[in-house]
Amino acid sequence: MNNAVLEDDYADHEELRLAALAAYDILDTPPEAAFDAITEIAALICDAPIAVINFIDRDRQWFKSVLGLDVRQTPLNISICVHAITQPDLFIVPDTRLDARFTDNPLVRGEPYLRFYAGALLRSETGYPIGTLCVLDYQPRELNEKQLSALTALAGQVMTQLELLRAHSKQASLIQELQAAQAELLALASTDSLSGLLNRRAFEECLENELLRLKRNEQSAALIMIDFDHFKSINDQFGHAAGDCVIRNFAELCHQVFRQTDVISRWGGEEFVVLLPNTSQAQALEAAERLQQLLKNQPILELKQQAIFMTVSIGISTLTASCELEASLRGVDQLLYLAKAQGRNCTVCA
Ligand SMILES: Nc1nc2c(ncn2[C@@H]2O[C@H](COP(=O)(O)OP(=O)(O)OP(=O)(O)O)[C@@H](O)[C@H]2O)c(=O)[nH]1
Repeated sequence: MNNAVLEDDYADHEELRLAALAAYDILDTPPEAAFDAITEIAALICDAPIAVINFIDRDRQWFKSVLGLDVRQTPLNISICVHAITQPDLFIVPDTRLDARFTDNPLVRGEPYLRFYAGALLRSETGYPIGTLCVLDYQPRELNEKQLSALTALAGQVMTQLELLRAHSKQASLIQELQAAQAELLALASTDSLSGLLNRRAFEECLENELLRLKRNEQSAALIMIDFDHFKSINDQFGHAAGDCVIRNFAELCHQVFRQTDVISRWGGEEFVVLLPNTSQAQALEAAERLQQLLKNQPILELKQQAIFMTVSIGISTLTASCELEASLRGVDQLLYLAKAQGRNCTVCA
């Protein structure tokens, strides 16, 4: 194999290794007690003044936990760990001054005068070397068998901790997605798709809550039922799609007329119900008149050939502490029926 092929292979492997490291999302995160406990135990067991959990990034080694040194990262060209990640499991340098790879290293020649290094590999779930758990000393020395086994076992603990963090953050983002999907479903289930207003089921829930509230605080509210007049003739004359536009435009108009705290719903076909909390009959009548005035002054739909005007009939009832849901809805429906009977384009209150 020629050198160019070997270099390409190395570059590919390095990119995959960096991707494996990136998948843990650990770089530049704050110190964490679980990792600090591991470096502390490693230093104690190996009787070493320095212990580090580090990850080998593209051009730096970054310390997740560091005991005995006052740095968070160093460039790769002075890193001893960068050699450790090319070894199968453990990398031991008994005396850095006797090892040609490190005699000129500024951390060996100068502060902090590192003489001994023992690093256990941190291997990703997919098998890539991503960093080390290492202990260092200012004296040349060795580790005994038990210390070496302990260092390897602790490196395993670092990886277990990393996997736990990753699973936890995956779980958290899944929960977030699930909550967003649930909220979307809930909104869909309570919305009328044509008008974007609340549907009948969602409105009934709001009304039920309002009636409970009225029983507690003795206030009053108003219920308005609105029905388009002769809507069938709009459909017949201009087509069903135009009728749909009228429904959408009417929903817009309702947003202009009613307060944000009022609950507007499409009750069915061309019938709408609005709940006006904390509202007197006179105030509800004013809102109904505003709506009828707007419909009188502006077309509900403008087609190329003509402007379409529409009128509505309205029933208004007052809700008090003694009102029940079904009776309230029946009552306001009857008032609307009276408005229709009185010739349409009018409001009947009770
Ligand atoms: N375009 C459209 N039309 C609808 C929709 N839902 C109901 N309609 C129509 O609404 C019309 C209701 O007709 P009617 O019950 O006779 O009421 P109206 O013509 O408004 O007459 P009055 O209520 O008596 O004034 C029918 O033509 C329905 O097809 C809808 O979602 N889109």
